[in-house]
Amino acid sequence: MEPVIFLQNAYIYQRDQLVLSAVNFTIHKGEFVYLIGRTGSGKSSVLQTLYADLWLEKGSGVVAGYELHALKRSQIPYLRRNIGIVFQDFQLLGDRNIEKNLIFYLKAMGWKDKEEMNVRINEVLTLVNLPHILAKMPHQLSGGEQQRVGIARALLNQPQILLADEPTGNLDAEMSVEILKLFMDINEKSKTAVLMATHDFELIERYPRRTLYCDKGLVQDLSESL
Ligand SMILES: Nc1ncnc2c1ncn2[C@@H]1O[C@H](COP(=O)(O)OP(=O)(O)OP(=O)(O)O)[C@@H](O)[C@H]1O
Repeated sequence: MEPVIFLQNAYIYQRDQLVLSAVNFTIHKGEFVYLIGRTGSGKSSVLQTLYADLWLEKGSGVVAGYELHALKRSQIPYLRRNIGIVFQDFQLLGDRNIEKNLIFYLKAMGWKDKEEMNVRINEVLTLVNLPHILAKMPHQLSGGEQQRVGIARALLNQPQILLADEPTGNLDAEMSVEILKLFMDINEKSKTAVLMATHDFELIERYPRRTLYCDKGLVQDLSESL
């Protein structure tokens, strides 16, 4: 199986502060993996490194074919076109409706043809079970619906992997389960890999999958220690 993420002896820093040392893990195409750990343990920092918001200053890494240790600033948009990023706070543009939100992202990724954009927007909204909300403003949607749009947006460019940073962090328990099931459904149907950071240990116990654990400055693959 081909790796979509590969980190080898990676040292992850926030400014001058070393957050995680000697990180090693590989995620293959189509895998579903949790990234867990307490608040401040470094989950977001791992994801930020993978989408090149933080430079990988020591060690090596490859994401969707791009070498993080040799990445040029000009390559960052191209790397991000191959990954989908989902945030805890949804990060929809509040001043425009859902259709315009999605068009904005497609244009930013280089899409031009209006008809192709419409087709893709309808496809991703169907994938997240929200086919009739094009004209709605973000504030007219529930938190769970806004996160579904966030996932639809992340899927627009058919990424090899979804990186999700506490995607259920702003949702109640019931909605969290729905969103998790949606990630699992997308993962199974479209074989998009998923790396989901969470500190919701209850959710992980109910729906166990391969788990990477950030603790005391290290990342441990819990499935290897079983
Ligand atoms: N922008 C920043 N500048 C400086 N230090 C930061 C920054 N962001 C995070 N840190 C520090 O890096 C460490 C790891 O934080 P990180 O956000 O990666 O953890 P986390 O596990 O994702 O926590 P949370 O669940 O609260 O988001 C913490 O000590 C934090 O204070």
